[in-house]
Amino acid sequence: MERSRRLFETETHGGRAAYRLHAVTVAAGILLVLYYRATHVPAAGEGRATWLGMLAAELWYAAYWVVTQSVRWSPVRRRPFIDRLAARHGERLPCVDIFVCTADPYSEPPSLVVSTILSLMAYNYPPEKLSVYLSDDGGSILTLYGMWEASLFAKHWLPFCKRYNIEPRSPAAYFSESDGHQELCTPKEWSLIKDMFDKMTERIDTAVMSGKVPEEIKARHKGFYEWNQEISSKNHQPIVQILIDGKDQNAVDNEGKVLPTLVYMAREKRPQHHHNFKAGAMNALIRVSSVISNSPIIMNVDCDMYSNNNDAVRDALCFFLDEEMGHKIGFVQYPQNYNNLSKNNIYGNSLHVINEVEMGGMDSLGGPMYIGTGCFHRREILCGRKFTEDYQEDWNAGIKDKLQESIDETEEKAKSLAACTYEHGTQWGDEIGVKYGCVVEDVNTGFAIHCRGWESVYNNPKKPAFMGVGPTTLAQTILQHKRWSEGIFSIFLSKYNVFLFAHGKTKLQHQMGYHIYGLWAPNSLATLYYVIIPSLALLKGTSLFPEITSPWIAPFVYVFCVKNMYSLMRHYHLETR
Ligand SMILES: O=c1ccn([C@@H]2O[C@H](COP(=O)(O)OP(=O)(O)O[C@H]3O[C@H](CO)[C@@H](O)[C@H](O)[C@H]3O)[C@@H](O)[C@H]2O)c(=O)[nH]1
Ligand SMILES: [Mn+2]
Repeated sequence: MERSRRLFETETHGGRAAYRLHAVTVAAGILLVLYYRATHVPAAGEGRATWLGMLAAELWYAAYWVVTQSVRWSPVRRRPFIDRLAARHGERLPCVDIFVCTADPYSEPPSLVVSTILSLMAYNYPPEKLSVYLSDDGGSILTLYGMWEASLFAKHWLPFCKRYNIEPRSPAAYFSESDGHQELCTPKEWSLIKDMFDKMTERIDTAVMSGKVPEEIKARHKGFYEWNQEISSKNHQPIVQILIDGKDQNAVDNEGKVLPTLVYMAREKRPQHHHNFKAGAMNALIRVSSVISNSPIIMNVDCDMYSNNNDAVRDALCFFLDEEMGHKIGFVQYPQNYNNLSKNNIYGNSLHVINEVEMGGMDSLGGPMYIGTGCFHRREILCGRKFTEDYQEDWNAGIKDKLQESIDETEEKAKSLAACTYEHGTQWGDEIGVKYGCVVEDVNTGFAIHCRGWESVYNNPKKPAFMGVGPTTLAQTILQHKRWSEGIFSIFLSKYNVFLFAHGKTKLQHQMGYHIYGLWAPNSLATLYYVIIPSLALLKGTSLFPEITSPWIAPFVYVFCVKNMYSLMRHYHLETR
């Protein structure tokens, strides 16, 4: 009986019939608008070109609206059951490698990275099966210093988290949310750990401010001697430091329990070699981790995204280990949530529409996109494997033989894999690993995975699994949107154009879902035309819309009001959820 119960459930949203009815009437309205536009073209010389421009803009909107319906037609929501996972697998769970990327100790301060790292190390998961890797594209001794401090503080922080089952497990987030959990433990114990954390943060911030690590600390770890006068962030040898070796019997916390493996990596950077940004870092991490832990599951987050739910790893495994569907699932994506936005954020940076509407819709069509953070992949699919029905994952992979080799040997091997020239003449960045040459490398990579036959799953639990730092100012918002629109539009124009490349490989509706974003950038042309031209025409005394007394005004008003009212209602519903 127990075996036949699924590890996750797929629910459809309520109110689908109402939505579809509304969509059908809007479609009718759009058709009437187009019909009016096409049958009332003015004579040549009386503003025909302007009129046809309006027709073109409206045709574009109509097509774009149809594209957006793909994800709105039958969205789903997934619900994993970790109790069933526990009943069936106990602690016999696969090893998981966690990749964190950071790029600059000044814009992404090491003290922030440290809290993220600690939150990930503190997952409710067998620590001997967890390995956390930090890629530092800033190649900074300050970030290594932060990591070294984290490896020491973890010995106190992890037992504290587990003993009192606290949440969130990012110490920065935890201490800023709670001003004394005396009901959990004695005030003395609480203050002690808080004090320890504050002092560590202060030491790290002081080091960052002064730009160097104190000599007496340098003497305590060999890793610091990798840095000398000549090293800069753009020109340095590969650095790999295993700060906590999970295979080492002595790597235990202050209660004697095993600690997760913790690794610092700064891949080699040379001015004459292109580094391919985050995608390059991810690929180096895939290789470096393969000689250290080689876990079959890889999770990745940006350094500003801490874990907010200590069961997120187990939740994700409910999908991969599900007996009916699991073998088809290539990756499990969580939404990108931010903890620094207020309710009054006027730029829509909370990504409500993407997170709550569109990703769930993509999930019903073949799976959400890979958005670069908060995602769990099978290692094999990141390395290019095609989906086949008979593929059997080796869930025991990754547990390395304890006596195999020394830490130094492993580090040397790992360094050679993080060298600039390693990828020359290989398929890395193309068929293997995260794709290069695109600003939104993640979307392109996820798309290739879908084309290789895999599905993905979107898990959006009520309690967010990850919390990051979102843009708050207009300048930051514009920069991010420009990057996303430009990046995705460039995929549209490239040989990976979703309609062409995925033709026959994925469902048409799924391809349409991708185009919601692929067409963001050209949408602006129709919008500019539509907001500027009719106003200019009014100055000249001609109206580009029907008279208010004409029956033809009805479809225009209907489409405008109903579509926007529906969006407002959805928004209100989400805000008050
Ligand atoms: O050369 C680089 C550049 C960036 N990063 C890291 O990549 C992450 C994302 O970069 P960021 O500048 O913060 O971009 P965002 O716009 O915040 O990123 C969003 O959009 C990106 C492109 O789609 C995704 O990769 C990210 O995961 C997603 O959070 C950060 O952790 C960086 O440290 C590197 O490791 N190396
Ligand atoms: Mn970011």
